Amino acid sequence: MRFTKMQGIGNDYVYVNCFEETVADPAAVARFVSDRHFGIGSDGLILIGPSGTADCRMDMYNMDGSRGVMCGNGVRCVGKYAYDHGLVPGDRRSLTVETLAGVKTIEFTVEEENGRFTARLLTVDMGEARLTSELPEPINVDGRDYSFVGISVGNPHAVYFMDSIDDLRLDRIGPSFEMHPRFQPDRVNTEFIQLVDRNHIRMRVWERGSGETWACGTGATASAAAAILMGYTEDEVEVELRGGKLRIRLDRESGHLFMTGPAVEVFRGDIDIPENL
Ligand SMILES: N[C@@H](CCC[C@H](N)C(=O)O)C(=O)O
Repeated sequence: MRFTKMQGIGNDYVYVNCFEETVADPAAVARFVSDRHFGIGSDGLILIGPSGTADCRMDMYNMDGSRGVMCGNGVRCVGKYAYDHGLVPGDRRSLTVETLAGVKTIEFTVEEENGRFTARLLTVDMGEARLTSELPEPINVDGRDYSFVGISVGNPHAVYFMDSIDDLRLDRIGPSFEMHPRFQPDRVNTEFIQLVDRNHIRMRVWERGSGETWACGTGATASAAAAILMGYTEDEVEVELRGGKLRIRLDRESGHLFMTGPAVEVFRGDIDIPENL
């Protein structure tokens, strides 16, 4: 199987061009390639394929093989892949990607690098955020009281505001939120947010199906939406994650959130997929 390893501020996936390749059992392949010791090493698997309604389609799988409905960092990388690999004409500065959360439009800048044109900074129309909890909602996790804001941007998020994220034991509290009865059967992605000022938040994330990742685009969007809803920030927020920064902007007229950030191709390769995964 030929693949391309890409990352969006450290949220890394194995991308397969399904215009050319067929992946018979994506959930099993996701578990296999994601393994950082016995596979390629990634937060999951993303398939890029033909679409009847958009320039291409994204199908994403978490590290544990579960299906993701939407992936913010992933969709930026799909946009970059589609442009850089000629899936759309070179004069385009926007394209569309079909996801399980609807068709996403991406606008991007293009730069010349080593004699080739490449998509650089990508802005995704993430659509509207939907509140899925009280504002905020109390919850007891592992015997401690928290309050969270539940937001869906296609996939489910629980956003928790706290004084400092520096000493957070995400490996302990992350799984407890993910598996809490309140969030079953779908589980949840949990964002731990430190407010810095009215245009700046810091975030760590525990993703359902993948654990701690260095960034989460849908998580950053949901967190900015929660911060704006709570009146903590202005409508444009810089989100600082472990792997870098994303800019999230709420357009009041449309109610849509726009996420801007980079996408990077790291390397390409091929890997034999065992028959009995
Ligand atoms: N890292 C992603 C989100 C991936 C999916 C998530 N774990 C889920 O199952 O909902 C992002 O950048 O948004």
